[in-house]
Amino acid sequence: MKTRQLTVFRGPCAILSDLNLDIPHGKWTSIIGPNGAGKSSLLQAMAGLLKWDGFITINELHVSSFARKDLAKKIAWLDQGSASADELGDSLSAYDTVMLGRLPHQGWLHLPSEVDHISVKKALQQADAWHLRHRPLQQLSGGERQRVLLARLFTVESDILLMDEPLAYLDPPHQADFLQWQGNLLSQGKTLVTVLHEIHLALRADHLIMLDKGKLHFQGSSQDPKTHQALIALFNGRIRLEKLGDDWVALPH
Ligand SMILES: Nc1ncnc2c1ncn2[C@@H]1O[C@H](COP(=O)(O)OP(=O)(O)OP(=O)(O)O)[C@@H](O)[C@H]1O
Repeated sequence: MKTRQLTVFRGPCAILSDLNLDIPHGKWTSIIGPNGAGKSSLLQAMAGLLKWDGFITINELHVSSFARKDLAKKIAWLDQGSASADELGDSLSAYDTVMLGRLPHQGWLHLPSEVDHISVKKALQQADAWHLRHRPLQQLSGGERQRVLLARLFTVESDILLMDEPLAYLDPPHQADFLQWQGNLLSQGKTLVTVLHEIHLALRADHLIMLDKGKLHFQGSSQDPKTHQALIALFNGRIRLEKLGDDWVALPH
């Protein structure tokens, strides 16, 4: 996925401008930056949920050349804070919530097929949420709901997964599970894009995009020392990076 001269609008205001981003195919890219930098707005624009100008391409094809339904199958999106939102009503069960992820695969007014049911079961099991399937979404804890919404994301079976703060509400074991899910998805050739505030986890991604005040600050490999320097500068020298085993950790400075 690429953007060229991308400007993103909220109402009349340009929130992001002149973004030329290269999101490597089949890799994990993390978007990081201070509060209000425009990370969620970027993800929403890529998901087709905000007005934008410029170019967004997938495999060199402009996104506007895709039929709406094809694009819905190609890109799945997890909203920031959706675990706390009241968007889906009181009574929808976890199972039916996840089934919504299958809509791009279903015909108008068609009942879910056997394939849809198999996909929902697999996604709920993968997200460790199968035991929650009969519970209304509203009655689940934040972390339980987040796992159901991650299952909904998985069940779209899209090539590109856009995730805004996917670790929100997840306890450490489920954060570790999340890393394993990322590995599984990458081994299937998926392109993953996450907005993360947890810098040590963002550094597990292959590629980092840093935003600041609606502009690109830096993009590069997460292992590259230049990327690390840019990251420290992004947070005004208020973090330092240390290697712990194979991983990098960010400490307040
Ligand atoms: N609904 C809205 N209407 C107008 N401006 C908005 C709206 N939502 C966000 N903004 C503004 O757009 C800018 C980018 O917001 P965005 O949510 O994309 O930032 P972010 O980097 O994801 O921030 P955070 O880390 O705090 O989640 C901010 O200045 C924010 O105040």
